[in-house]
Formats: sequence, structure tokens, C-alpha cells
Amino acid sequence: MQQDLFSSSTRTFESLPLADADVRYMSHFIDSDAAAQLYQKLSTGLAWRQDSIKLFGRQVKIPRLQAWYGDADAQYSYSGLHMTPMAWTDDLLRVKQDIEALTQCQFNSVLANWYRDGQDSMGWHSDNEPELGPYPTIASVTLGQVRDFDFKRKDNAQTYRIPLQSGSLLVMAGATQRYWQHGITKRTAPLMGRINLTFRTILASAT
Ligand SMILES: O=C(O)CCC(=O)C(=O)O
Ligand SMILES: [Fe+2]
Repeated sequence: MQQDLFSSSTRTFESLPLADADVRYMSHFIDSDAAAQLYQKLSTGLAWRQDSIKLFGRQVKIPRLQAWYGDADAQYSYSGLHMTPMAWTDDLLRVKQDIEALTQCQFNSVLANWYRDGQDSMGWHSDNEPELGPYPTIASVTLGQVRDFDFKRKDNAQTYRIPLQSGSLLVMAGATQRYWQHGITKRTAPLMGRINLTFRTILASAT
């Protein structure tokens, strides 16, 4: 692994104040120059797709580009899309291994999301597909534009917002997906692009 890409002194997690959840945030997982470089590399280097989902009987383009990488057996279904992973790239593997060392968790796949501008978004959801298991750990890296990441509790109106900085790492674990939804809202202000990498573990028994 290249030593110079990641800073080490400021790599500490803070716990976010969400009840019945385990959410940790590291603002400087990757330093800002390296994050900008990695954004450029991944924007041209990953096999981005414009997927559509069926909504009320019509095919609707999802408001972002996506790419799915991982171990060959990490098959994933999402809103009716069946995703077969592409083989790990060196960059994705390096980030994965770095997160694994920090979190002591293993991941076998990553969903990459590219929010091209403020119009791209992700609606309210929980990452609660059966193949993720009941208490999934999801590690999410932000590169590029800062975007607000919103949490909304399922059983009352509680919300929590955190602006995710370029180079940051957000880890959602424990019962987070069970009690909370999350999403990235659209913005009318002109925004630059943001690439998000969400590392997951697809359980073999569920596929
Ligand atoms: O872009 C993000 O930070 C969130 C992505 C997300 O929630 C997902 O891929 O499930
Ligand atoms: Fe999610």
C-alpha cells in the first residue's frame, strides 16, 4: 500500500448522536489532495452506468450514476436491479483494505455512486436488503463535493444532518438500518460532482 496517500494523525472516529444506532464519522480518512485525485481517477476509471428502476409501471432513470465492484460471488439486488459485481480495481481494493484495517470489519463489495451535480440525489431508504443481513456494517467514503447526508428515524420525526466532507468516512453499523433511513437531498445551487463509495458485505447464504 502507498503510505503517502492517507494522513494518519487525524484519523479518529467521532460517534454521531443517534439513538438506537451506531454511526461513526472520520472527517479526514483521506487527505484533501488525495481525495481530489482519487475523485478524478474514479470518475474516468470506473464503469459507470445510468440505471433505471420501475416506478409505478414506468422505467425511470435514477438520479445518479452507479457502478458495482466486488468479489465474484457478491451478487446484489436493489430496487429490482440485479447487480453482478465487476472485479476490484487497485484503487478500490486499496481503499477497502484501509477501511478494513481501521474498522476491523471485512467487506466483499462496493457500490459506487456518482452525483454529477446538485440535481443528483438519493431518496430516503435503509440499506436493509436481506443479503446484507440484519445488522449490516456499511462504510461510506465521500470524494469531491460536500453534500448533506440526512438521517430520519422511522418511528418518529427525528432527523439528523451531517455534511459529508471530501475524504471523509462514515460507518453505519448495529441497528442503524433498522431504526433510521438516510438520503441525500437535491440542491438547486450549482454544485460540483461527488463520488461516494459504500463498502458492504453481501452474505453468501442469502444469494
Ligand atoms: O451517497 C451517499 O453518501 C449515500 C449512499 C447510500 O446511501 C447508498 O449507496 O446506499
Ligand atoms: Fe444507503
